[in-house]
Order: sequence, then C-alpha cells, then structure tokens
Amino acid sequence: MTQEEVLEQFRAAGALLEGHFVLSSGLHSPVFLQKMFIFQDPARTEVLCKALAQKIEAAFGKIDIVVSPAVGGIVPGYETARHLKAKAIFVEREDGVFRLRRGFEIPAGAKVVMVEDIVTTGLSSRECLAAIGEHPGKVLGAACLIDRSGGKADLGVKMVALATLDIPAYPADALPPELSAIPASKPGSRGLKA
Ligand SMILES: O=P(O)(O)OC[C@H]1O[C@H](OP(=O)(O)OP(=O)(O)O)[C@H](O)[C@@H]1O
Ligand SMILES: O=C(O)c1cc(=O)[nH]c(=O)[nH]1
Ligand SMILES: [Mg+2]
Repeated sequence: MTQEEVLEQFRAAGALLEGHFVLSSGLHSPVFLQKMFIFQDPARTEVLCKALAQKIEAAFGKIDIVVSPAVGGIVPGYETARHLKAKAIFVEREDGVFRLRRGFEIPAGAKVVMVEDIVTTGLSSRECLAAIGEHPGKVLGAACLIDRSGGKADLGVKMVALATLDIPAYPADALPPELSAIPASKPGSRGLKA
C-alpha cells in the first residue's frame, strides 16, 4: 500500500481534519487525523491493518502478541493481530500510567510488537513500551498506521509506519498567526477523566 493510498483512505473516511487542534502532547496543529472515522468502518480498518501486518511481518518476522495503548490503539491492534495470527492485548491508564490490566499477560519468550494508531511525539508509544517492559517477553519493535512526526519520533526501538508524514505541530507559545486566529479544539482523550 502506498502512502498516497493510505492518505486516500483517511480522506475518503473524512478523517483528515483541518483547523486548529490541541494534540495529546499539548502541541497545536492545523491538521488532525481522526482515526476513529477509520475505525468505525471495519472494511477500511481491515485494508489498512492488513497492510500494516504485512509490513510488520517483513520487518520483524513472526509475532505472538500485539500490545496497543488504549483507547486509540485497541481497534488497530486487534485487527493487525488478526492478520498476524497473533493475540491482541492492550495497556490502559491507571492513575495516568499505562499498565496491562484485566489479567493480560506477556509470557517469557513471547515475541511482541507494539501497535499504535498515530505517532506525533511518540510519548504514548514510549509509555506503552515502558509498560510492556515491566513484563517478560521480547519486544521486537513497534508499528503505527501514521507517523506524523516525519520520522523524527524516537521510540527507542525500530518502528514501521504505513505512512510517514511531516505535519507541523507547534508549542502553544509559538503559534503561527494563521493558527492563533482560529479557536482551538482538543479532540484527543489524554487528560479526560474516566
Ligand atoms: O505520539 P503522541 O504525542 O503521544 O501522540 C499520539 C497519541 O495521541 C493519540 O492518543 P490520545 O492520547 O489522544 O488518546 P486516545 O488513544 O485515547 O485517543 C493517539 O492515539 C496516540 O496514542
Ligand atoms: O497527537 C495527537 O494527539 C493526535 C494527532 C492526530 O492526528 N490524531 C490523533 O488521534 N491524535
Ligand atoms: Mg492514543
């Protein structure tokens, strides 16, 4: 699947939003990828995650367990795992910190890949990897549908992305005038109370 085909899926789903958005990291951006507009459509999700699974297999070989960060990572983690014939589990925040809950386990020797939906700064992915690191198992690497950092986010492990885009994101005190002129919305979930 080419980058353009990946973007076309987001465009066709109405998931490529333009305006003024505050991202999970607190950075401001004129673009927001509303991944849930993809994940509400199982057929579209399948197309993207099947392609991601192929990239993962090519990069890392056989995978036993996909681990994803809730909430956004759960659907693509599951669907990617389905194509990898692997298990799909997720970490979720407890007092703000990602942990494996619900009795999920990563047995010693299990080959693990972390699957995220969108990577901006990579913080959520690094936090997810840190939670996985509390358990036995071998982390082979990470994957995401879209790396919007232009390849700059450093997860500390190899990451494959279905598309790598360099989308601008600015600290609140360094907004370009065209963004300052529009009110900001915060579509992500980090910081929301359960
Ligand atoms: O690379 P980062 O700077 O961490 O940003 C990307 C993260 O932000 C979004 O999650 P969000 O925190 O909005 O929560 P959600 O998954 O519950 O939507 C997205 O799903 C990634 O996990
Ligand atoms: O950085 C984020 O919070 C973020 C960016 C984006 O484009 N989409 C998303 O769901 N989260
Ligand atoms: Mg997320």
